[in-house]
Amino acid sequence: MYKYHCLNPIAEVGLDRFTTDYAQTAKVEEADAILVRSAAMHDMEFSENLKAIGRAGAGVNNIPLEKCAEKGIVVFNTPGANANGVKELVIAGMLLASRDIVGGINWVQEYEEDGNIAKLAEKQKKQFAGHEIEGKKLGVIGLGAIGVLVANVATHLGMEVYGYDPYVSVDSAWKLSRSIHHATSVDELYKECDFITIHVPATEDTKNLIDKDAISIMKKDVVVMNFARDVLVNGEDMVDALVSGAVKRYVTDFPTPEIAGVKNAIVIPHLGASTEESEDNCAVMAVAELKDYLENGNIRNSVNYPACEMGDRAGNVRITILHKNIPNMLGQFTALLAEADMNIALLSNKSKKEYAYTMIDVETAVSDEVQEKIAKINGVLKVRVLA
Ligand SMILES: NC(=O)c1ccc[n+]([C@@H]2O[C@H](COP(=O)([O-])OP(=O)(O)OC[C@H]3O[C@@H](n4cnc5c(N)ncnc54)[C@H](O)[C@@H]3O)[C@@H](O)[C@H]2O)c1
Ligand SMILES: O=C(O)CC[C@@H](O)C(=O)O
Repeated sequence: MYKYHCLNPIAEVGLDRFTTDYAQTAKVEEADAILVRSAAMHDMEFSENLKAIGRAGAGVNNIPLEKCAEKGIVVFNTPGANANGVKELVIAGMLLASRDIVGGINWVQEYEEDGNIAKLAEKQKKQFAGHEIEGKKLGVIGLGAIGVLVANVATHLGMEVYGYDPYVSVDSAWKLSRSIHHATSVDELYKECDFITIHVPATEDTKNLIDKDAISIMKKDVVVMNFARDVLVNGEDMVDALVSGAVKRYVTDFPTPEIAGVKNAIVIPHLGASTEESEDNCAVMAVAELKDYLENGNIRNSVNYPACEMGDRAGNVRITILHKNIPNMLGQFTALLAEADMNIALLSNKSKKEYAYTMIDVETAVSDEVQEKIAKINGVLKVRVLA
C-alpha cells in the first residue's frame, strides 16, 4: 500500500486514478508521494519514506530540487498540461491592457441605480476608449509550452510576433508558426514591440530579467505582461516605470504588496492555470507519473533526475537506484549482483547533470542483504526493490 499526501487541493479526476493500492494520508511524514501545486516547500523537512513529489503544474520554484535530489526524492512536473489555460488569460490580459474594460465596468457599477445610465454611458464612454491589437507587435520571451501557444494565437489575431528563446527545444521550434520573427537578442525584441510577454521559468538566471535597464530600451507606452513568476520583473523598477509613464500597463498574474493598487497595473490573483480543464490535465498527468514511478520505477517528466523508462516489470524483480553521476557506479552494481550469483535480464542507466539513475531487472528475488550492500556504495542515494 502506497500513501500520498496533497499539500494543495488536487482535482478529483486525477486522484481517482489512484487504485486501491493507494491511500491518501493527512500525515505528510508517512507519505510515499506528495502532490503539490504552489505550496512553498523550501523549509519542509522530508521523511526517509518520501520517494517522489508530483507538481501538478509547470513552475517548480516552490520546491527545493537539489535538496530533494540529494535525498533520493524524484520531483515531477506536468509540462504543457496547463499551457492553454495560461495562453487564454494572456490574450485576455492583452485586451484588458488595450482598452479600459475594467474602468468601464467599474463605471457601470457606480451608476447602476441611475435611471439615466444608458444616456450617461454614451456621453462618458470616451474616457474608456482604447486601441486594437491587430497590427501591433508582440514580443514573446520564452518559447516553451505557453510561449508557443501565445505566439501562434497572436498571429491569428493579426499581430506581428517576435520570439526570443536561446534554448528553444526542437519540439517547440516545430510547433512555432513560420511567420514569427526570430529575435536573436532580447534587446531586439524590447526595441521593436508594443506588447511584451514573458514565459520563462524563475531561476537565479532569469530573476529581474525585466528591470530598469530592460525597460529603458523598450518603446514608450509598451505593455508588459507577466504570467510566469513575480521575481522575473523587478517590482520597484516596474512601479517607477508605471508612475513615470515609461510602461503604459503592466499585467501580472502575481499580486505583491508592491504592485497591487499601483495605477496602470492590472493585477490578477494567479489565475493562469485556474480552469477546470488545466487543473484536471495537471492532476491526471501528475498522478500517472507518480504511479509509474512508484510501481515500475519509470521516470518521465522529472525536473531533478533523468528520464528513464523500462516499461512494466513483466514478472521480473526490479532494482532501482538513484545515485550520483560519478565513475564506476554501474561497475560496482553489476559486480555486486554477479557476486550474489544473480542474472541481469535488463538494465538501463541515465544521467542528468550531477545525478543518475539505474534500473536493473533480475529474474530472482533480491535479498535484504544485497539491497543493503547496494545502498552502502558511496554515491548511492536511494535503492528500491520492486517485486
Ligand atoms: N500563471 C500561471 O498560472 C502559470 C501556469 C503555468 C506556468 N507558469 C509559469 O510559466 C513558466 C513557463 O511555463 P511553460 O509551461 O511555458 O514552461 P516551458 O518549460 O515549456 O518553457 C519555458 C521556456 O523558457 C525558455 N527559457 C529559459 N530561460 C530563458 C531565457 N533566459 N530567455 C528566454 N527563454 C528562456 C526555455 O528554453 C523554454 O523554452 C513556468 O516556469 C511557470 O513559472 C505560470
Ligand atoms: O497550480 C496553480 O494554480 C498555478 C500553477 C502555475 O503557476 C504553474 O507554474 O503551473
